[in-house]
Amino acid sequence: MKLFSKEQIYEGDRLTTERQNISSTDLMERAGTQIFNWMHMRMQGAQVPVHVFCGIGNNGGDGLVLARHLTTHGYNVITYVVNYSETRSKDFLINYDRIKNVSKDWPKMMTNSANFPKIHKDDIIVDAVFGIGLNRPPAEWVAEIFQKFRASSAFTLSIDIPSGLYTDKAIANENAVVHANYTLSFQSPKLVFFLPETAKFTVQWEVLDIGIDRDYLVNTETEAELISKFEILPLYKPREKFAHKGNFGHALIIGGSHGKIGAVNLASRSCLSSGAGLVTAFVPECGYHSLQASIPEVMVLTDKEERYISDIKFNIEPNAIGIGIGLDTREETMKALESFLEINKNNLVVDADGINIIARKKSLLKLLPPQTILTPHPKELERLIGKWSDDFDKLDKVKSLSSMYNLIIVVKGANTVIVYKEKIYINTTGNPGMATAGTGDVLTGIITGLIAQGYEPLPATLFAVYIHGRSADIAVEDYGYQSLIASHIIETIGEAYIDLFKPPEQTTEPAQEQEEQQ
Ligand SMILES: NC(=O)C1=CN([C@@H]2O[C@H](COP(=O)(O)OP(=O)(O)OC[C@H]3O[C@@H](n4cnc5c(N)ncnc54)[C@H](OP(=O)(O)O)[C@@H]3O)[C@@H](O)[C@H]2O)[C@@H](O)CC1
Ligand SMILES: Nc1ncnc2c1ncn2[C@@H]1O[C@H](COP(=O)(O)OP(=O)(O)O)[C@@H](O)[C@H]1O
Ligand SMILES: [K+]
Repeated sequence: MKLFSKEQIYEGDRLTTERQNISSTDLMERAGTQIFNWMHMRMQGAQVPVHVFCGIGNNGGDGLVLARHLTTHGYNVITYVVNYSETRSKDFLINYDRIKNVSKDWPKMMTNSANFPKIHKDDIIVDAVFGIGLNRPPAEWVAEIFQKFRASSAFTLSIDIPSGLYTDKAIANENAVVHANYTLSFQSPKLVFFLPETAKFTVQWEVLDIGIDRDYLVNTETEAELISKFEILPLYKPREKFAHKGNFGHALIIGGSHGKIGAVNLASRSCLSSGAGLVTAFVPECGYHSLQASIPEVMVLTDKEERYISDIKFNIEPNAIGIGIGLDTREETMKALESFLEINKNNLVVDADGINIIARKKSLLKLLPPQTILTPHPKELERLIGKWSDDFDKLDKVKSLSSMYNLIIVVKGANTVIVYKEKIYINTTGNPGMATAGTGDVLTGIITGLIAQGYEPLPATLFAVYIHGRSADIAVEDYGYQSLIASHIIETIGEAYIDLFKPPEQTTEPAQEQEEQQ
């Protein structure tokens, strides 16, 4: 799913009115009516007090449309105007007039936080204060209103975006943002719903279709894309009846040091389970027996050193190499990696200590083949790009590193973000059960396995990150968040593949919905 920028949303809005020959007021009517339908379907006329807080722009206008429909349908509605500016939008004013015609109580004007109403915890708050038009920090008294929303513990439904969040930059003050239980977003979810610093402001989100021009939606390229089954399924490469193992490539996993052979075990097993035809592991001598005994399907080559890797030499011709897991960063191993990179022409996936070594010696970056994949977790990323001031700064730094060296960078986390040059892809699978040792090694194995069997580096990365998270989502149903371990994720890779072909579960709603978080 494309994540449109603020400018693209405004443009889509404008084009829609032009091409469908409707006014912006009509479009606002659609938006507010969609919100009303969503609430009406769930509330079925229940007389729970609904407090609709409207700003003075178009987000506030949406709130007024909603409040009008709720009123005419007999709901218990109290409407407020958070009067943070005298410059009201045209469609706000039109809807302000319209609501006056259906309600004997005019919206209550708020110019400070002192006259904040009593809100019971079982009431509902609708937040239509700021939408995507926020361009500077809200006034102190408006922030106080947001804090009072939170203190009430009432269910808070934000329209389009939790008020106080910007679409394209970091927030300055967490207290000046609405904490939404649910956000109903128009056209597309907003990028900030997925970034670590701002995802917490909405527990769940859903997209409402307000009939924006289809051609515009289909033909507009976005900088960010959300990756779910719909995007992944077309990347899948089916197997031919007469296929043999030689068709699916030979993957090489290089890593391990004394006490960290398990990392290579995990990566090699996941590499096999992702579908690579042959897998060889290259480890220090001490890893030989344990690997041979525990994974009979994997071939093992060893370094001349017992406890660490000192010289990466092999007599096979792999189609892809995953390197760095459990590797150690001692001088000898650093040198071995450098010598290997100087002669290597193979597709590479670099993880863990492989990244740490490159971060220490940045000149190695230019030895990486085009479209090498780096899979840093947050600490490794910091070593690579330095500290960042916020999520947007982090993405900018990752984009420039990716463009400068032609790298695919997997920024691992709750919503793993894959960056290739100027484009970013946000994964939707995975769960907090994955915050456990070795899950990253499993990902490295899957990416390497996919490239070995013929996937191009970028599709391989997207596919792998999706399947990795999906496997964990399947496994967590049996193990729960606490006892899920990396090996369980490998065991369910097969189910994750099969799941790609299952029809989506029937929901009563056509809209896209975020998986409920624990
Ligand atoms: N196609 C779609 O998606 C559709 C979108 N629709 C809806 O429109 C919403 C966007 O509306 P919007 O552009 O009027 O902006 P909104 O967020 O209401 O802000 C209002 C104004 O406040 C101002 N301002 C900014 N920051 C401020 C601050 N800190 N303190 C004080 N003032 C501040 C700033 O004006 P300025 O003062 O800078 O001139 C800004 O323009 C969108 O989220 C969705 O709900 C639907 O109706 C139809 C289809
Ligand atoms: N809360 C979370 N939600 C979803 N995925 C997570 C979460 N925490 C970690 N992960 C995923 O688990 C993996 C952890 O990788 P990493 O930190 O490298 O582990 P290790 O180094 O132990 O192998 C990454 O793919 C990351 O995206
Ligand atoms: K809002």
